[in-house]
Amino acid sequence: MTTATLPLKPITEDFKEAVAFALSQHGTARAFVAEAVAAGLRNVFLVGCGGSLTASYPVHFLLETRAGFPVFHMNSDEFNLRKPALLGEGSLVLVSSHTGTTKETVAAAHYARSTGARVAALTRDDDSPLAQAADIAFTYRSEDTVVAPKGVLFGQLAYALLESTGVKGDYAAVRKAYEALPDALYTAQEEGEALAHSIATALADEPVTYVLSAGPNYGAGYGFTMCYLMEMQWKHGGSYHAGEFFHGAFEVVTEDQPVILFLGEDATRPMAERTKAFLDKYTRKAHYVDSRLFSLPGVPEAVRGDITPIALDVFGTRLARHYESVRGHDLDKRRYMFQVEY
Ligand SMILES: O=P(O)(O)OC[C@H]1O[C@](O)(CO)[C@@H](O)[C@@H]1O
Repeated sequence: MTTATLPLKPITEDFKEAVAFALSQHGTARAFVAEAVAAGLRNVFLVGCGGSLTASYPVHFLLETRAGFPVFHMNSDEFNLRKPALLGEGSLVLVSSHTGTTKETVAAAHYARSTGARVAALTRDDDSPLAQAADIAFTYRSEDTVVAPKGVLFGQLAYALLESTGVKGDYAAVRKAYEALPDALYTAQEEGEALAHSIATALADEPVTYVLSAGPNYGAGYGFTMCYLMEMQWKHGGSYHAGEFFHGAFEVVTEDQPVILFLGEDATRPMAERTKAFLDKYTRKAHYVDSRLFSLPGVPEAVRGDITPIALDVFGTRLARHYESVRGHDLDKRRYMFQVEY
């Protein structure tokens, strides 16, 4: 039973600044992508580990849905060991690591470059081993605000790829939405506080929580489960795809089983709504994180679905803070990560 608590940490002080800094690299991103396309782009790889891999789910979905070139998405070590046959000249590899020191991710950048691929690092600082291993580094220069600027860096590279390869789209509307993000995502966090508090309070002592999400929002659910519930709260959790849920996982749901479902506003929303209808009926402990809660001022209605995966991911960071506060378990506490060799 939870008895200890910690003061709730506020929304990160440098939130708007870090997102704005990521946005300021738009021109560089476009120029880098234009060069890659002019040199004969064949395919794109999205590579990273943990939170840095989950951050690329939205652009994986975006590119797979709209791009005319193949896109691959994988864990850094698998990338190094799998040695994809299509990797080489004409490949653009977006490698992400917050610290820029995760060994398998740094190795992935070196490996990709050795095949003739172009490599961009998405990372905190431009002097890290990852940044040094890449052709170019896109950074956000913050230790505290990570998810939102990383989402912006990935997003603006992905939209530049779509535009420069001739895919039709309302890029002006998307850019308008991105420019609004420092304020819009800050407001979204404020709007989500009551929900985050109620979920953390309700589930603080639950032995296991399942988290469901789908489409571009899959990374938000998976990242929340693995990086926050399990890694940073030492709580048992399982993350499942909201559509796959009906093909096995739903059999463990009883009226006392907690489930958190993320719902976005992209094309896959009907899948999440089907899952919600099931949960409404079979558990009393369902919690819904629906991006419709967020007003996202300045984001044109038509492109909300492109933005809501980032908003849900950012909500996860606040939900983690509420767990930390309600449970008195510091998010920085680790048994193994960065403590032992692995
Ligand atoms: O390569 P990165 O992004 O620095 O990741 C280091 C660690 O940070 C996390 O993303 C979150 O703590 C882990 O999943 C990962 O092992």
